[in-house]
Amino acid sequence: MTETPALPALWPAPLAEAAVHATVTVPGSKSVTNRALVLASLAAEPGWVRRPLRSRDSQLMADALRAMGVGIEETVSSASGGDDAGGEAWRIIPAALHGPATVDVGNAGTVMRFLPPVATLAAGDIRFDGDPRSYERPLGQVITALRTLGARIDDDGRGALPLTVQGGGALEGGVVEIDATNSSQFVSALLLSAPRFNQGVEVRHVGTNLPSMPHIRMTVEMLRAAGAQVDTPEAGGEKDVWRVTPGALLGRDMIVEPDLSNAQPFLAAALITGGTVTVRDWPRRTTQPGDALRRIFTEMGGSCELTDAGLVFTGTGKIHGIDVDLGEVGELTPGIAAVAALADSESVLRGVQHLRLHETDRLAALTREINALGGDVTETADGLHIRPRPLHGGTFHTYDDHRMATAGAVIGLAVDGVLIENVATTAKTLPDFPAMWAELLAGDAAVSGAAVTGGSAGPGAGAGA
Ligand SMILES: O=C(O)C1=C[C@@H](OP(=O)(O)O)[C@@H](O)[C@H](O)C1
Ligand SMILES: C=C(OP(=O)(O)O)C(=O)O
Repeated sequence: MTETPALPALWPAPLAEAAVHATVTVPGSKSVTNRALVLASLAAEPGWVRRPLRSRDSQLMADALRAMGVGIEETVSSASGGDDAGGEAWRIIPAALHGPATVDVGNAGTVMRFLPPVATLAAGDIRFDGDPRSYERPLGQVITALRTLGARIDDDGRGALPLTVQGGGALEGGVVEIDATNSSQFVSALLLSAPRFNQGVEVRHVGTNLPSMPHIRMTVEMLRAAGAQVDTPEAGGEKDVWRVTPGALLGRDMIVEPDLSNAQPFLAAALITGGTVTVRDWPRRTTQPGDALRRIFTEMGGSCELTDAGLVFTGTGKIHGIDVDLGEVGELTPGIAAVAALADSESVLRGVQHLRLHETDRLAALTREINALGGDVTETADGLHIRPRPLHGGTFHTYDDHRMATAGAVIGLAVDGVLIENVATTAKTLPDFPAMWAELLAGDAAVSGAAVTGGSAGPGAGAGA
């Protein structure tokens, strides 16, 4: 990470005076990095996580795994295996997991959901605590499921943090029903640790709705890349049922893809200003939900081409409204809402009722903040109805939500005088955002997050030897 100068409490979002033209290097994916760290920590041998995201969420994940005994050495490596994989690399050295330990989850969904199952494999007590918002984000389905699978957990009965997993050094595992309507992370959490459960796991989702399917596919593909056997509905299995067979995980060499959801504001800048932004190393095949931006932002008025240089995205400055179900790609909603507020027609964003349980209630926050700038947004039962209006400057509150901050910056491209309150909250997944955004607007041809990226990657992470 570069040294970031102190950021003002109210950060003036730069107005775009001209069309932006830039090539952007986006740091690694949060979702891939945090899965890779868990899988490598549970492996039977050391492995590598290359080009990891270095941000608050990934640092919390690494620190938590270290607290349970895992060795994580942060190194800068030379290229390995002839695929230009040099750069920052974390060497993961698995160990017998143990307590007592305390895990700070911050407000990271991946840490608060993925690690309690890991903690059941530790010998000793692992206490989980986090930011005030972590006490409100749902976890009850994971707690109950782990108890069904044999775990002992002390909590206050609210189905949320804080809690203590009384790790027994092993977990029986088996069949469990879970309602993952509120978060796909409940399913991913149980699957990721399951190769280490005595009986593996069969997870049966029994709810009406299951959001963020690409993130479950990411979990499955990364498990398989680490040597696990996983049966899925897509592979001819029963609907909403996943099965993981017990077995050793391999120490792999995983290359983290750029975070396509964090590429969103930069693509939006091209769309809004009628410029061209190339996002380097856009994977040709990926499970990241951000890949859907190629389709969504094209429908909203841009055009794109996947080239050897990356994704080349061009806007005309004309933005169209959209009627779209974002249930599979919920984390893109704040950025799409920001663009929709500047469009030439109305938008309806559907299928994202679970966003009320994210970093903040994103449906309420987007409605309040866009309307405070003169917009006309209403909440629906499952999303937002956005009627574009001429907007004016003012304070855009972020509620400790990184994607609220980047959404406000996107609006600020076209609206003079937008002040983002606590832009530093972008450190959750993109600590370099304010500097990258300033570079983009200063007309720099090459905009880069501090993390080194480049080279090819597979379904989320490339797996080598
Ligand atoms: O598994 C993951 O890495 C994620 C899953 C999604 O969570 P939900 O299913 O709770 O939306 C997504 O929104 C979040 O940013 C990351
Ligand atoms: C919902 C998000 O994060 P989390 O991993 O904390 O759930 C997000 O990044 O948009």
